[in-house]
This record gives sequence, C-alpha cells and structure tokens, in this order.
Amino acid sequence: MPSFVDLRNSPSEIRPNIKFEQQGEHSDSQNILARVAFEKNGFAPELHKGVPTLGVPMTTETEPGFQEVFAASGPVVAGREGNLVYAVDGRHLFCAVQVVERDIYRDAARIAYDSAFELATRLGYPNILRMWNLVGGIIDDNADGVEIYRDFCAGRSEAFALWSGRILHIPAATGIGTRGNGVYLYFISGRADAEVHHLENPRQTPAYHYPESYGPKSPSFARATFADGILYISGTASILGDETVHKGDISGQVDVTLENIATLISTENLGKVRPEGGYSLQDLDLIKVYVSRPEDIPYVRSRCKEVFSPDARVVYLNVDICRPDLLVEIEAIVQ
Ligand SMILES: C=C(O[C@@H]1C=C(C(=O)O)C=C[C@H]1O)C(=O)O
Repeated sequence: MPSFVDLRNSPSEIRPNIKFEQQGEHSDSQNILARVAFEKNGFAPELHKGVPTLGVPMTTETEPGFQEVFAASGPVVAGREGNLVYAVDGRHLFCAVQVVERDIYRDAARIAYDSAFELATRLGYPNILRMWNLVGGIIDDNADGVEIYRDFCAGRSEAFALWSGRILHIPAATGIGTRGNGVYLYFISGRADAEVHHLENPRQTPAYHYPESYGPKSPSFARATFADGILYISGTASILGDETVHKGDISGQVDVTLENIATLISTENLGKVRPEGGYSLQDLDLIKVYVSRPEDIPYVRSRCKEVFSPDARVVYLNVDICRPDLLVEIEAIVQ
C-alpha cells in the first residue's frame, strides 16, 4: 500500500505504504511496488530492476529531487503492456503511462486511461484509490486554442464514461502542471471487495459537476478517498463552490486551501465513513505543496510550518496549477 517517507527528515523510519525518499537512496527493491522520481527532467515509465519507475519533471535546482516510493504488501508481479508499466502485490495495482507531447491531448488521454482501465479490470483491481495527472503546459493552449487542462479533462472524462460500472468509482486525484512536456499519469487501485469511500467537500462543488464554463467535460475526481484506513486527500486549492477566491492574494489562498482541507477531513464530513471520526491538519503527512509563483514559496513554507505537524513530511514544488488564478494547491495522506 502507498505511504511516503522522506529520508531527509526521518532516516530510520520506513513504514509500509507510500514514502518519500531522498534522491539516490534506495529501499530494498524486493518490497517495492513502484517508484516515482520527482526530478528536473523526467523519463518515461520503465521497469527498473523489475520495479515500475517513472521520472516526473517537477523540481528545480533549488528544490532537491525526491522519490515517492509505493511499498508492496505482498509478493510483486510487475510487467509492461504497450505503454503501460505496472505492478501488483495481491492487494494493489500500481500503473503508470506517459502521453508524449502532442498538439491535442483529448484522444490520447482517453486512450491512455482506456488501456489502463482495461488492465486494472482484467487483473482484478477495479477500485481506483488515487490518481496523479501531471500535465505539462497545463494552462497553455493546445493547437486548437483550448487550454491543455480542459483538453486533457475531456479525454479522461470520456474514458471514465466508457468504463462506468466496471471501474467502480471516481477517486481522489491531483491534476497539476509540470516543468516539462506531455502528460504523466499514475494511479493505485485495489481489489473489487476493498472497502473504499470517496468523499466530497461541503464547501466545494463536486468537480465532476463543475459548469461548462470550466471546460467541455468536467474534471473526473473526488475530493478524497478513504480506503483500508488510509485517507488520500486530493489536490485542494482556494476554490469555494466552483469559484477561485482570493485571486492574486497568496495569504488568502493559503487560508482557504487549509480551511477546505480541515472541513474535508473533519468529523462532520469524514466521520460519515470513518467510525473513529475525523482528523485535523496536524494529522496530515506526505504533503505536496504546489506553488505557482516561486516568490511565494518562502511565505507558503512558513505558513505550512505553523499548521502542519513537525513530523509531517512536506515537499514544495514550483509548478503551474490547473487554473491560472490559483497560486497554491495542497495534497496529503493520513495513514
Ligand atoms: C484544484 C482543483 O483541481 C485539481 C485538478 C484535479 C484533476 O483534474 O484531477 C484534481 C485535484 C486538483 O489537483 C479543483 O478543481 O479544486
């Protein structure tokens, strides 16, 4: 199952699930389901010593690279089918695919998801838990003058529609810019009988109900997924209802983003599916903070230091966010 460990901060702690590792550190590959290297240049998904590995162009010289490591909970079988690289461990599937740079993404995004969903259902892991969509040039226009994020969302939405009923639900996700080109997407999914709950946020319109003014097909994601005791919090930004609030104001956007997460994980909301109740911001871990203007990073970092636990593993990435008016976005896991 996924977890993150940042060996920069806690060298002795390697829990199961997802971890953050410093670039160059390598866990015993026997226990690894997959690795995502956050680095300057990126590389296509491949099997590296039998482990699905991809490089995503997300860091700069000023932020050190790190790896997101998905630990396995059983013996791993890994493989490659066409453009897909994947691994299963009896409980989870990890799958990654790259869509290389092109004029228009809609068809290629649909095909990439379609083939990934076909694999997931065939292997018996149709319960998608968490997806990451890293979209180069996310707020630039494609060859038709359509914003690349909207272009991508249209293809993704078509794939979910095609697989409706077989891919069980729309999960937590992140859709974010990169410092490179093309789209990298990866996800983890569970067995059909896994206990999985997808959550919405009472302060926000469900993304799949966003009005058409945000694009021809609305984004396909839930605000959080709670599965096997792990809470996956989607990329969350300064959006109330469907509208960006505090345009141009980093301090206001950080406040609303944190309030949105606090409400999402509160006992009132998460407690509907988690008998023990909710969480607070102090419980968040494996936090990725996306900041679109580099000059805002010191401020955002200082705010995050105040609100998150000193033990939380946090990384900061200077990339574009899916709307030009969003300055900050935060995702996290509680496990
Ligand atoms: C910030 C938002 O959306 C972003 C885009 C997502 C996607 O398209 O998968 C998921 C979460 C966020 O990364 C939002 O609409 O609130």
